[in-house]
Amino acid sequence: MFELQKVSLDYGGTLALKEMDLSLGAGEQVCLIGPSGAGKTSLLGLLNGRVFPTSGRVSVNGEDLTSLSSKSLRQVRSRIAWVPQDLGLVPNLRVNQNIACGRVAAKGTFGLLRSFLAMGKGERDEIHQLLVRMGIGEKLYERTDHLSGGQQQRVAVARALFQKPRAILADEPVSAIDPERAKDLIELLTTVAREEGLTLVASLHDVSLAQRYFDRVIGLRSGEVVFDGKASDEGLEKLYRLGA
Ligand SMILES: Nc1ncnc2c1ncn2[C@@H]1O[C@H](COP(=O)(O)OP(=O)(O)OP(=O)(O)O)[C@@H](O)[C@H]1O
Repeated sequence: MFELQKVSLDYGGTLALKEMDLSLGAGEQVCLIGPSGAGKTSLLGLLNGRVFPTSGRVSVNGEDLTSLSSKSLRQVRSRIAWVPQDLGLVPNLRVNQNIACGRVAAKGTFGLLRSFLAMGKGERDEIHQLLVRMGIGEKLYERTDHLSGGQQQRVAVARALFQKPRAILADEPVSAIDPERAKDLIELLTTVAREEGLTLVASLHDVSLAQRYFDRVIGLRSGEVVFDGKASDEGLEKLYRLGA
């Protein structure tokens, strides 16, 4: 689904990624792991066209992101959900409104406003079904900041699914939360991605979570791939014993 060919990313003097070649297949569950500054966020940003390579080619389902019109790029991005570290929920919106935000790229701002002001029955039922699936069906109209941290995680995953994505990208979604909730969120993300056949690419610092929940782990260091293999591979243990 995602293809990087000789991709470099230079932020005006800082070379974040160095001539990277990478292929991530449709439906793969991939964990990016590596120390701070290794290039994980930069790589995720390239995958959904938030940033563009300084050189090389990034393609999504065969489409070179750098050559797309802004409309086509919006279309490609509308099928790639993004779960940021802070979950990106608007605290004083209702749960149903936050989830509706998942379609902002597809609907545009006015379409989203219309949903906020007068949400149709079809949309409301769809959102409610997602919440039921997440185990919090009764929270449909609750203010989002009245929910527990774990419930908010579920809203963020529901918002991602409401986007009807083909891929979910998650940038260190668990770095600011306690280990139990971190495990729950990664379990939820990997489960829904498997059930829906979605590509999941998540960056993590915790190698044990990566090993437990992901099939493929990509280790980055200084903008380069230093490990790419199964979570069970000994090479991964070795890399982390050496303090990658
Ligand atoms: N907007 C930017 N401007 C300049 N340099 C940047 C920018 N974003 C990232 N960098 C640099 O690029 C390199 C890779 O950063 P990146 O954020 O991709 O790493 P990371 O692995 O996600 O780190 P962390 O785990 O701390 O989030 C770092 O050296 C960083 O300082």
